[in-house]
Amino acid sequence: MLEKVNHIAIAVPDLAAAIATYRDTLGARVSAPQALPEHGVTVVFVELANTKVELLEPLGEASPIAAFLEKAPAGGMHHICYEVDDILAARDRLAASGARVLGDGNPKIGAHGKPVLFLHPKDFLGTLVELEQV
Ligand SMILES: CC[C@@H](C(=O)O)C(=O)SCCNC(=O)CCNC(=O)[C@H](O)C(C)(C)COP(=O)(O)OP(=O)(O)OC[C@H]1O[C@@H](n2cnc3c(N)ncnc32)[C@H](O)[C@@H]1OP(=O)(O)O
Ligand SMILES: [Co+2]
Repeated sequence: MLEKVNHIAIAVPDLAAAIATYRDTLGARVSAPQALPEHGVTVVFVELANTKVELLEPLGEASPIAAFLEKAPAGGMHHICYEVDDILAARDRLAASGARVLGDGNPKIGAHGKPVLFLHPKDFLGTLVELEQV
């Protein structure tokens, strides 16, 4: 079911500072910020040879990463995104196995314009898992 790692996400309190860290201190290529109100985040992607790092800053009052940053004010690893070729088949298989698919269970369009879903961290070794159909 799982194909490549599409991205590893880091939640940050200050996206501009995080961009400077990756661009200037680490010499990485960083995309322009994308505000995604339907996800409650503003994101950039650090482009790497074999995957991407997604830097996420809260956007709006109901951001799903606000509680995470309350517990980790300096930021931290937030989720890992795996690519799947059929997100509905993956969802149905996972739900049938008892895994909790977050939200209303229907994919939303993510930062890459592709359908994404999230799986509860408590079902996956304390790690929030995102699936993206490619
Ligand atoms: C940019 C768009 C898209 C993309 O295209 O890439 C994105 O990546 S959007 C990213 C932001 N969106 C999401 O994260 C959506 C899915 N997340 C959620 O539904 C919630 O954040 C959550 C995972 C259900 C947690 O909700 P929260 O309100 O924080 O609940 P709790 O605080 O009660 O947490 C329950 C439990 O889970 C632990 N937890 C929370 N977040 C994480 C995490 N990122 N990684 C690991 N564990 C996490 C939290 O500590 C609680 O544990 P206990 O305290 O032990 O109960
Ligand atoms: Co993501």
